[in-house]
Amino acid sequence: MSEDKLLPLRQQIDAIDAEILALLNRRAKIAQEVGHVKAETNAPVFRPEREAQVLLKVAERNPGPLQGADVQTIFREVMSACRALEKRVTVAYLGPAGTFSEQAVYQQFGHAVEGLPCVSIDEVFRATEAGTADFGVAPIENSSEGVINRTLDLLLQTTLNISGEVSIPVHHSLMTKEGTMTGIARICAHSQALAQCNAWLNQHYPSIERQAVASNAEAARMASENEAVAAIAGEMAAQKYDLQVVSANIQDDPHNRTRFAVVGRLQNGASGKDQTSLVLSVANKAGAVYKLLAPLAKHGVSMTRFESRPARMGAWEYYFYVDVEGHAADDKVAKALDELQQNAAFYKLLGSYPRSF
Ligand SMILES: C=C(O[C@@H]1C=C(C(=O)O)C=C[C@H]1O)C(=O)O
Repeated sequence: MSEDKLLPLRQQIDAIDAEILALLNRRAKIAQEVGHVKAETNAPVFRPEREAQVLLKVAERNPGPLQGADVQTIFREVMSACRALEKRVTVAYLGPAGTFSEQAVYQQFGHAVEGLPCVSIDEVFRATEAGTADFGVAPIENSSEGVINRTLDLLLQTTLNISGEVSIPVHHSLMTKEGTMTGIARICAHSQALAQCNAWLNQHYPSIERQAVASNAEAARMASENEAVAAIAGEMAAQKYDLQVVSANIQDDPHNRTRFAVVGRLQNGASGKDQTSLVLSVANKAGAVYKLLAPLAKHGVSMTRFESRPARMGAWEYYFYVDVEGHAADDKVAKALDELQQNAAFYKLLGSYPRSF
């Protein structure tokens, strides 16, 4: 019988689990000590650059057969639980619970956090600025639909820094209470999700009315209460609202992703694999943008993103949202930014933070 063969293997697993448990608690006790040292100096509990280094190291050292990304997921949760012994950080995000924003919170902080769902992106920034939340998580860009303008505008005004970025795959499913589309009169979702599934909906359900609502989670909640409503949302929402998936992965782009910015009052140290975000503007003259960015090339700093946004009220035509490789304190980045600032009519450093993995 296979049970006879399984028993000794399971005994080995039990013994190893006892060792893992002891080691985890040894680690946790040291994290508690770190917490006491930090409390004496009022130092920040969450240190993204240190957590990024731990995650990079475990992936590098990982002998297998476990996958590097899976080991990182485990260690992210270990750090989250250890950090919660120092203090449970509160993180504001665009709610309600069950949205991709909540998933982004867990991806950055692990599950041992206090999530604070907010009704708008403005509220995420406000709660974080006011100190109600230690950090905020706001969507910044979707690979199919482009930038989230409100987040870019708020980054321009805020006193907060970007202290991290999270990129998550966004897979949408069509879901209903009964798991069938019979009797469905409306398909509800956030306007972004409707846009991301537009071609699929045109092909499969061209004649069913579509309605944009505040969030995908709100659509799921509506579907759970109304048998004539179908929702488009992530699998997390199907579980939360007890809905059945009619079709999974209905987004037009199979590689659809959303990038989120983590904002807070913290100014990160360097992790060794960082990125720096800034906002710039120049007078509207021929060659001005070329001249503005010249110091990056001069000092060998790679630009990884360049986004322009009309300056609706300012004295300048456009704001440029620029990401460069490296930390603002790195020698060549510091020199490049210093020269760049001299050429710019407007210059704002948004923050340096570990690149997302
Ligand atoms: C233990 C620390 O505090 C937190 C927890 C960490 C961990 O469990 O490894 C790492 C960084 C911090 O976010 C620390 O700063 O070293």
